[in-house]
Amino acid sequence: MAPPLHPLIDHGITKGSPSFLGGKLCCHCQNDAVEVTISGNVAHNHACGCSKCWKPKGALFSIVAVIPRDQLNVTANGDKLHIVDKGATIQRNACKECGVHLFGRIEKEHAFKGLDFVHVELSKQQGWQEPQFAAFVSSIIEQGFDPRGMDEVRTKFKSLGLETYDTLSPPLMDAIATWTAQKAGLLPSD
Ligand SMILES: N[C@@H](CCC(=O)N[C@@H](CSCO)C(=O)NCC(=O)O)C(=O)O
Ligand SMILES: [Zn+2]
Ligand SMILES: [Zn+2]
Repeated sequence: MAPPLHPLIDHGITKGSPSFLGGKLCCHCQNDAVEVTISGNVAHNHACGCSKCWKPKGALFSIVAVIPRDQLNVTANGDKLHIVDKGATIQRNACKECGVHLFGRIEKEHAFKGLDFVHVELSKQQGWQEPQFAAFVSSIIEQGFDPRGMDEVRTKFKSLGLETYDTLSPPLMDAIATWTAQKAGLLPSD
């Protein structure tokens, strides 16, 4: 039996809707939940095995996507948010009470500045873009996963139609490298 990866993908992937216009994300607090409203569908949704992204209890992977930061607003109980690690590239804004990450924002100069990282499982709405690939897969070993189980993990992702990478997908790695070359003056800026 392959280990549970994440509840959103373990029993097959539900496709999103191209006409979906967004919705609300809520933390897990029973009372005074933090609410974030997103106007639009997310992009680059993926499973992430890194140690920093928020994942539900028992899951090996998080499911995380991006949305332009001007399409995200905190609409309730924002006073409960705190930044988990101010030194990280992605400043993850989490609920102080339940620990759920509502959004991760990049403030420093970076290829992905302007995009916020979000977990669509925090929404009741249907239609969010489905996961497209699995990233930082080998990183689960750093959190104590037995390396002998890695074949099973990668095979399970592939059976779900998701390619696996140990960093990000080639288009995202290319975007980061292009940005770096542009900064160095080695490629023209768009
Ligand atoms: N092995 C490390 C990897 C951590 C890492 O680099 N995470 C990525 C992906 S997060 C969503 O895709 C990243 O961009 N991190 C920047 C940041 O977290 O600020 C580990 O597992 O910790
Ligand atoms: Zn909460
Ligand atoms: Zn991650």
